[in-house]
Amino acid sequence: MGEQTGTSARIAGQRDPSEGGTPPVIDAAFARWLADRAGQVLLQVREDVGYADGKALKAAGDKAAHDLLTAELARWRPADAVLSEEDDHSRVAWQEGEHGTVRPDRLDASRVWIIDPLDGTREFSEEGRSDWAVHVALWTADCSSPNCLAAGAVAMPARHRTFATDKAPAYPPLPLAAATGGPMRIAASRTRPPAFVTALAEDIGAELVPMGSAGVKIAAVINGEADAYIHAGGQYEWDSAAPVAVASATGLHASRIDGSALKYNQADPKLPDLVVCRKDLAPRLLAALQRHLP
Ligand SMILES: Nc1ncnc2c1ncn2[C@@H]1O[C@H](COP(=O)(O)O)[C@@H](OP(=O)(O)O)[C@H]1O
Ligand SMILES: [Mg+2]
Repeated sequence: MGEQTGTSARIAGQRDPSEGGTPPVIDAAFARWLADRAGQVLLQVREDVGYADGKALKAAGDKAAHDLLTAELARWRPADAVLSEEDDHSRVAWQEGEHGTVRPDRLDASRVWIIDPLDGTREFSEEGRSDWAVHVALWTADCSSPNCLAAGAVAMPARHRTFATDKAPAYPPLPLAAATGGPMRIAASRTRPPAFVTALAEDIGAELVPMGSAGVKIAAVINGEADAYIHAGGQYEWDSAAPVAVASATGLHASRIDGSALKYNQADPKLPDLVVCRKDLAPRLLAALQRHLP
């Protein structure tokens, strides 16, 4: 009778569960769902493309994760604006009065998803490395949450770990080393650490822990593998929005290196420096930063 039977039959328009199914309604759980899905896609890209051509692998990963995130955001949150690393930088870097540029929609939006489809792109392209992440954050104009970040998720697919604000991780315990007077461990970029950070570490008797990805470094502070993350010299809102949302939900300190607030969904998405650390270390670190800032 032309009727489909059996488990493989699907009603027109119904989504295949292997494609992700219906996502959670709550924004923070939705952020986790999105980051996890992009993470699975990135693991698949690594498998399919291989490591022989690092540039091709980075490009394929960036594109696949960006396409998935923007498609799902358009499908499930069509009224919201998006700021993504993979967007046209000339458009997002709009400044009032600048000739020939168009004010981006996100500057008038009340909800903006700030996403970094692949943070730690370099590490993603190196076989065996797991220090790369997917960042999904939600900025809201009502500013009722710290830094106006209402939700955030950081997926670390190669570590099978996701931190998100739907289940804020516990505040990191005081590490044994610190309790017994051992050195403070400061996570820093393995390829572009701030020029002053070595002198700062020497000054306060700290140890530098190099690793890739801003998300992975902030996750290291959240889970107690590092005591602080310091970055300066260049970064964008998408590099820190999601991990800062999770760090704040956990109760950690997060600010610019001069102690001022981190601001998101600005006309210019450059956000070149930050410090994330346990609250008890913030006064000491900010004082040391004052001494070492150029
Ligand atoms: N000086 C700089 N200027 C611009 N972006 C920088 C930067 N230093 C680090 N970043 C960005 O911050 C993220 C984390 O860097 P790192 O791994 O070196 O700590 C990376 O994001 P992407 O991988 O998304 O490009 C990297 O591009
Ligand atoms: Mg990034």
